[in-house]
Amino acid sequence: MNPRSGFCKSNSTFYSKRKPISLPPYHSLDVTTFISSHHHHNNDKIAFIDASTGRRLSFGDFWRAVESVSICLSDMGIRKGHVVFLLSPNSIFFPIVCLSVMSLGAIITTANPLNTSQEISKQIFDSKTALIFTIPQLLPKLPSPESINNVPIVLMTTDHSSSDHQTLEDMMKKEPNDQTIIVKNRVTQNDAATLLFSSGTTGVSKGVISTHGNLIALVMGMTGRFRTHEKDQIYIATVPMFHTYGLAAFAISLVAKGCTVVVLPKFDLDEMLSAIHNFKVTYLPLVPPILVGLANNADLIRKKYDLRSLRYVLCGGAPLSVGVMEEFKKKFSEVTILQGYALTESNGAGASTETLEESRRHGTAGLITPSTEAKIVDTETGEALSENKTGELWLRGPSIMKGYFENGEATARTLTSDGWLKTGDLCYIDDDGFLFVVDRLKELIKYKAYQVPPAELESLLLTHPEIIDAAVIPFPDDKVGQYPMAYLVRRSGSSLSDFAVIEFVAKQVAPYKRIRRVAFVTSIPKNPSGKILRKDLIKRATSSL
Ligand SMILES: CC(C)(COP(=O)(O)OP(=O)(O)OC[C@H]1O[C@@H](n2cnc3c(N)ncnc32)[C@H](O)[C@@H]1OP(=O)(O)O)[C@@H](O)C(=O)NCCC(=O)NCCSC(=O)/C=C/c1ccc(O)cc1
Repeated sequence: MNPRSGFCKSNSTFYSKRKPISLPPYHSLDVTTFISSHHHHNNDKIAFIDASTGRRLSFGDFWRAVESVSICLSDMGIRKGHVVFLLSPNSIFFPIVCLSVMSLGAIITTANPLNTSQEISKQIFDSKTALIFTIPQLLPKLPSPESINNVPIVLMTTDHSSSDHQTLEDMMKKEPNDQTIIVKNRVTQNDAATLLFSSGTTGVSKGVISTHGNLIALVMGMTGRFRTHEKDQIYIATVPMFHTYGLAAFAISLVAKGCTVVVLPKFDLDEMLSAIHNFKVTYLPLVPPILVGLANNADLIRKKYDLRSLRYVLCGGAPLSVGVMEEFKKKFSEVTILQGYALTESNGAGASTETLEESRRHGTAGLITPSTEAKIVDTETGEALSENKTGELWLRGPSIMKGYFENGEATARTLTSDGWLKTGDLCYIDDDGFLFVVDRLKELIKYKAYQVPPAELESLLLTHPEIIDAAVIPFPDDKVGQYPMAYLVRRSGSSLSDFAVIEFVAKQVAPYKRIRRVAFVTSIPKNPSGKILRKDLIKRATSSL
């Protein structure tokens, strides 16, 4: 093996240069037990602060709440393998629900509260949800109780008068006593723990099954990325916990490391900056659009807020342009930008920069994460390539998902029989082992770092009586990254307008999935087997920019 790049010639594999993690050897172990025993927590230390109300939960409060909620869930009949749906914006209660559910071997599934009723109902049906946690404001988005077999609903609210549903606050008050029995089936590291949705490399959104073992590996691999070894670090949760990035960071890893997290219910630039100022936040995980917002308004921000506490921002979720990074560095020279690259399917595995020195390497996503192997595979020949050559990135390691939920075909397309995850990203690894993401092979649009699968919008467009063919592509934009653009073939004689198309889609999808640009064409370019030639359309759309 070449110690400089990590590349091993004999099997064409890149090995991580980071210190390997040592995983717990016990087969019977759930992630909640692992996290609760991972550190000798100081019970009085603050685990979570609600930035809007100032409410604080100490680690003692937190673990008592997890135990109480687990008892209540067990009393309600929740068992290993049941799916529990959590539909909520960020809150200090989000991690409590996740860890309680997983402690029983039940599986947590999440969704973006911006999703439409239709999208939410589909997830509830597809995942065979056994129980729902949500907030009162989102109740109208749920399907009627009869249509979902009266699945029990628990409200995450302090207001008891709002309805006749049970509340999380009541569950959190449950005191264990001599008669308390938690029915807990044996949970192994190989059992499913989370079911998060991702578009994968192609097609519509799919449920990603991650195991307890995957999440345990995730916790072990996160130390360097979050610099949890540095004393008195205070983190702020503004990226959503319903996606892998926020969930892995705030509901799992940082709890395990005994760190303090300030939680914002929703992203708002001013509220985020006030919270950084008020709570002396040191570490801000974010996505590129937030970095753009900070860089563009730096002078105003500096006048209004004291951000001297802030030492690190971690940028992940979507590609960060070198230009934006430079602009940010100029304006906030005392803040170190760290980069993180990972997928829902990889549970934190991918690459990261962990120091200022590493971040100085222009455009890199960082070194391969600990105990993870990488291959760069030529997309034409299937040959595994060496340093500085571009191909599809494949990853293998203890945090790679088990597969897609009830979708053997997509699983077989994405995971090889010997455990490699095909990421759908075109990358190269340089002489020093740094990963560079060059382009995306997978059919995916990233709007504000939210995934939008083109196939989902294409099939929706084809339900319009005046549209006979459709292709959806990413259109580049400085502020949001990319937005969905549609190329459409109209039925002959139709005078359907772009505005009407935009409205038609907007009514049926979450705001981040909206079509924001339309072009009419006489035919959609396809290869002989009928696959849309997206690259041609992207070239065409961007040629006039
Ligand atoms: C903070 C963002 C960037 C911006 O927020 P925003 O500007 O308030 O926009 P929203 O996204 O909340 O709202 C979207 C739209 O919905 C609208 N909206 C708002 N609330 C409403 C309403 N109640 N009704 C109806 N319309 C509404 C809102 O106006 C807006 O419309 P538009 O202006 O047309 O875009 C937000 O989009 C955001 O959090 N994005 C992050 C997504 C994210 O977490 N992605 C990560 C995926 S996972 C991944 O890639 C893994 C990476 C990873 C990396 C490193 C690691 O170590 C590990 C993992």
